[in-house]
Amino acid sequence: MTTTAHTQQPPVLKVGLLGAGTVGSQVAHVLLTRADELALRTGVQLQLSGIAVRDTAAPRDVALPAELLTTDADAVIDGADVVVELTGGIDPTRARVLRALNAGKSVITGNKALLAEHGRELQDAAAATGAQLSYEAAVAGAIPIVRPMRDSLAGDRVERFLGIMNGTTNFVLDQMDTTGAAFDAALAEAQELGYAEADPTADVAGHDAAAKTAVLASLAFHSSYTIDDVHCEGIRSVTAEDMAAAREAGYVIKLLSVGERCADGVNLRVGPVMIPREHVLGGVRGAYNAVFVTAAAAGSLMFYGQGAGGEPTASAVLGDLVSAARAIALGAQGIPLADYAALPAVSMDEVSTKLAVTLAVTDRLGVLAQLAQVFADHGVSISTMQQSEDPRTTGTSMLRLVTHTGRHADLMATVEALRGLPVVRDVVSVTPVETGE
Ligand SMILES: NC(=O)C1=CN([C@@H]2O[C@H](COP(=O)(O)OP(=O)(O)OC[C@H]3O[C@@H](n4cnc5c(N)ncnc54)[C@H](O)[C@@H]3O)[C@@H](O)[C@H]2O)C=CC1
Ligand SMILES: N[C@@H](CC=O)C(=O)O
Ligand code: NA
Repeated sequence: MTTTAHTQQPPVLKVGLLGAGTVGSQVAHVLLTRADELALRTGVQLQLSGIAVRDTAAPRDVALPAELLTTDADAVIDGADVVVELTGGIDPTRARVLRALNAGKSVITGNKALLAEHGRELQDAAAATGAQLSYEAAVAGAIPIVRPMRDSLAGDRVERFLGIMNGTTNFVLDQMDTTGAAFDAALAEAQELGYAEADPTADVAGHDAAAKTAVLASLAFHSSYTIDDVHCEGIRSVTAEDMAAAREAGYVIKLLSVGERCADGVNLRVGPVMIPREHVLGGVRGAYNAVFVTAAAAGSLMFYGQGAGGEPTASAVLGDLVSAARAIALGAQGIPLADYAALPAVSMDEVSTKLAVTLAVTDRLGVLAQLAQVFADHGVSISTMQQSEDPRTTGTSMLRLVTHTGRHADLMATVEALRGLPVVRDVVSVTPVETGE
């Protein structure tokens, strides 16, 4: 940081920006148009000193000064006091973030994919030089959840979080649910609106939500998790029929992220689940996100807001930047990750879940007794059952069963045994049910 000759001028903090896409261009816009206002808040003049992009001539949402644009990311890092990383991806981003942190330069990033794979390495690099590593934008976009989890709840014991933490998939599922839109059309719209990752497979397959789950769980449970610790399923298998059946039963299907303490550690999972429509998470629409946290003393807390998109995400990035600038001005060091608890991530098998299972079965006498026997053999009980004609084939019935809560491994073994029965023509869908209690 450089102090200007005139003592009345605030010291200048040079900000190097990596990436000027959906989010980066909005961050640049604020830095270029509201720097004086931010100086009044931080006591530091934030000066955009360089912007690294892949193609300096590419069209952008926001006009950026040509003299700041370069393809030389290392030069931007070396010429800055603090670095904002909004390129995404693992390589070469990891090396660039390390270059900054190793030089003692604080880094603000929205890159959950990087954090969920190399978070520990980056945290160590930051701790070694006292730099700050800030990533509010990496989990649930604009919603303040990283800092509340790290700071506000630091004196409590987080038991569980349930979150809708991917805007793209929530948008797609919501469109399918409310307008009957086709999956691919809804996804294309989410991409158009700037919600999706550069490769939207990361959203659809649940990887983006899984990365966020690992990042948030590391803070919630004072342990270091990677994306490999998260059991992950995407939304590709969710059909219009599943949505309609859920609606009929008073539920809605959402891609849910769960982090919860269990007997031998913590279970982390992401997948499509049925949530009661009246639950607060059931009412989260469009690209909005929400995180429902349960802590021992605080009880239930709800965090809600825009989980994706250029401007909302830029808000979280700028919040981190202002905070980093204040800390730098005060000579403060970064806050290291407290992962002393080292709680292991346990597999799905021992977790208590509840399943909604749709079966296409031969429509004849004695079928229900056969199914009931399979459930009994596995010690799994049925909570509700509905039967209707299978519109696809004559002589076949559709059975929609909801189990009581049971050990996940037992529930899945029951489904496999049902699949093996000659009277079961098809296991149409298997969706966990989350009551949110
Ligand atoms: N779009 C969103 O709603 C949100 C995005 N994020 C995260 O923010 C980051 C940026 O996301 P978007 O702005 O949506 O991405 P984007 O794809 O719109 O923009 C990426 C920018 O980085 C540049 N870039 C990519 N690779 C580069 C390289 N190797 N060298 C130099 N420049 C390179 C591109 O030219 C482009 O300017 C990602 O990590 C993403 O996961 C986080 C929260 C929400
Ligand atoms: N692709 C992500 C962007 C924000 O993290 C999402 O859809 O949530
Ligand atoms: Na956030």
